[in-house]
Amino acid sequence: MTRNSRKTTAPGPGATTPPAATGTTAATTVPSDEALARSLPGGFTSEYATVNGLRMHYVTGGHGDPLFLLPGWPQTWWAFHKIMPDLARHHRVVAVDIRGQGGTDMPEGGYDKKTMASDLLGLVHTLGYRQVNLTGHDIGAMVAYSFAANYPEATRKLALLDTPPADASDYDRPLLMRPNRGVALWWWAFNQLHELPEQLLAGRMRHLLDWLFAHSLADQDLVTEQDREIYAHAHNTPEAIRSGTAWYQAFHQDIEDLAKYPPLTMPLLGIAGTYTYDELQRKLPPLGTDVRVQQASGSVHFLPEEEPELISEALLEFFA
Ligand SMILES: C[C@]12O[C@H]1[C@H](O)c1c(cc(O)c3c1C(=O)c1cccc(O)c1-3)C2=O
Repeated sequence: MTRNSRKTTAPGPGATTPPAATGTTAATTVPSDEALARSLPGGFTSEYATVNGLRMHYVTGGHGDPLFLLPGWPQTWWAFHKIMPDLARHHRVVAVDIRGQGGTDMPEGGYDKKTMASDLLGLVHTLGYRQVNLTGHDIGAMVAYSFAANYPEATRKLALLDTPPADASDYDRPLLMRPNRGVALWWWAFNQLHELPEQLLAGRMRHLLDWLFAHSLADQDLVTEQDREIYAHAHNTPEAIRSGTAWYQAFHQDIEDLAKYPPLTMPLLGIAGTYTYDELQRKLPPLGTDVRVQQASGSVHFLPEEEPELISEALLEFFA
């Protein structure tokens, strides 16, 4: 994986004025979720709902059939900000902070994806829906898959961005990759640890984020300074780091649960970046009866931010 030297460019002409700031971090100010939601075209608002005792944060806007978006590690609902306006022209978009993420509660437990899927079912019902369209990215894709497997009647169509559900083959993932075969997912092992991630990363998540983006983005400006500070701010506390690692520590339970699920019968779309395409082509077809996998050949992992036009077009076509 060639690293790209980070380009630094002053905001160009037409650059939008950053929304009002709230919390501050070392480098820049971090806007509130309310300000970020308002900054997007489509009438988005930042909302909360308490579901089974869990206070969940979500950002919603647009008109049409419901389309829920679930982000992953180490990001927040803002990971979808580039595609939400396009999607909102055809759907009622609900971008969720999952259990342990962003503005949603970070309880001690419940990070197996089946429990996290039950959180989502509670939110779906609270918002008055019985059946929804669902897209997940990264850890959010694992939650989205579990939702479809456990609540097929509540799932109209399912799209997974770059990440399949954890399965037994993950125990054989290499820690040492052959040259030009992508990066080893070393954080899958690191995030199995207790306390050390919090001790090493509290207040320092920006370094990790910059490393992840340096090994994924063809152009480092695809995720801006403010975007990075938003994610770092959301994940910098020991509590947030613990919750994020808990998503990975629950993989053992998730793998056990996966073995019990019958194939999905609703339409399932997988969209993979460069290094995950072969894996999704291998892993997704056995999980469903109506499966298609396509490649985002200009992306590595952060698809909604690396190729937003391609992703929003593919999702709008799939969920039509
Ligand atoms: C669940 C998750 O571990 C999360 C992480 O977000 C993730 C995942 C896969 C990647 O391939 C991948 C990443 C990731 O941050 C990343 C950065 C650079 C290259 C690259 O390939 C990746 C995952 O499945």
